[in-house]
Amino acid sequence: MTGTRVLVLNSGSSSVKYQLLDMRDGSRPAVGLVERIGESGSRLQHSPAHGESRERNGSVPDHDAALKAMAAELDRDGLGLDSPELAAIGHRVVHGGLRFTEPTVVDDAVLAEIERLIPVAPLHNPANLTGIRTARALRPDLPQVAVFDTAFHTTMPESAARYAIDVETADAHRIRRYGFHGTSHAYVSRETARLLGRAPEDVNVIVLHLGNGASASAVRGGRCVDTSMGLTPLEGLVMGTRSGDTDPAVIFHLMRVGGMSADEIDTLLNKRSGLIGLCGDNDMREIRRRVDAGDERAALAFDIYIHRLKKYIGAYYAVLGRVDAVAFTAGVGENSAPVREAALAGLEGLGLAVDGGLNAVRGDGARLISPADARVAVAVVPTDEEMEIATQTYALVKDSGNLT
Ligand SMILES: Nc1ncnc2c1ncn2[C@@H]1O[C@H](COP(=O)(O)OP(=O)(O)O)[C@@H](O)[C@H]1O
Ligand SMILES: CC(=O)OP(=O)(O)O
Ligand SMILES: [Mg+2]
Repeated sequence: MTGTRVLVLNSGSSSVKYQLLDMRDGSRPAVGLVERIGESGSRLQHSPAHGESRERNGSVPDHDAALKAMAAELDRDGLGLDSPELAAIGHRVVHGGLRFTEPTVVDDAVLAEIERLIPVAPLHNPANLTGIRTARALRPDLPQVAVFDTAFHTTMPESAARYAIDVETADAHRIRRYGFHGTSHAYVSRETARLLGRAPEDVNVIVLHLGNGASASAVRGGRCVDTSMGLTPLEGLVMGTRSGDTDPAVIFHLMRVGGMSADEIDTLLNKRSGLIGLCGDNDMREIRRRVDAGDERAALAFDIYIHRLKKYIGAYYAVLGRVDAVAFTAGVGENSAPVREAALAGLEGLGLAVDGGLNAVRGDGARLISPADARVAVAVVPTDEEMEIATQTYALVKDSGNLT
């Protein structure tokens, strides 16, 4: 066994985030991001642990080009893909359907299954596939491991996973709730138990992953029992650009009365709705600035976001029966004190409260923000999907003897 490093790729619809992690000590020799792939003014940002960060602007036409640009930057730091220290490449794959409940070493059959799932993850799975194919072409001898966003949610009971629509139709088209962001929900629920000094099996947690995409989950004793995203990452909470829950009849209405096509409505609900559709901004920092300046549209957008969040907290409280902790994570959850305060305001009757002083403190690690005598712990727990993917990837290649 030689290599101890894992390269993690998180390919989104128009970006690739990457991190090189060393599993000996948890260090990150390099992290980076390629943004605006296929759009004008693409940008690559690369930060080696030892050396200056670099930024490049120019055209990156597709994901294949993005990964080659990443490989070139790693090469410049002597961290190239040909390095013998590299043990494996771990890929975030958003949709794994029902088949993939564990991290999986990629072969042709696995690639074919990820491809088959494109219709239920049209924004994400094609980018994930390109990431795997390009990485494989660059290092054919190295194990490529797929870590699925859906895997953690496969423990949901049928009562939570099924929609109440005709069973034969649903089954014929594999329509059910799969859930996403599972790597984050798994990691954060475990870290929350650790923060409380208890075993994950003994703890019930509501995890609120609030990034650009956002989802909530109810985790009982380390196993997911419900989550807010469904067949696709469109259901549930109000997000940066996605509507979350709507009456499905909105779609028929827009088709019949609004004269819109299915593709136009897909774009409307996924890219022009949520916070950006409500007020023109999807960044919570900008929205709060506008709210504080008295902007009414921003204030309404914020209120709608919070109202939906509060409904899911209440719903998952009821699903779990006993809640030990509520954990806030991802860009908004980790950084926005006003969101955390507003989401739990008025829930003292459920034993939920935020300590104003603790909530206002900015910090790096996992921390409690509930008053000392609170019945339910409220925590800010930074997510680390890359570390989780690297850990799962390394464990798999070590155990399966895939390590060269
Ligand atoms: N300091 C901050 N205060 C409030 N919101 C923030 C802050 N920093 C980041 N965010 C929010 O986090 C979002 C990005 O979250 P992130 O988890 O990185 O999303 P994704 O992984 O989906 O791209 C931004 O759109 C912004 O709304
Ligand atoms: C599944 C999903 O919504 O992912 P992201 O938040 O990265 O868009
Ligand atoms: Mg994210």
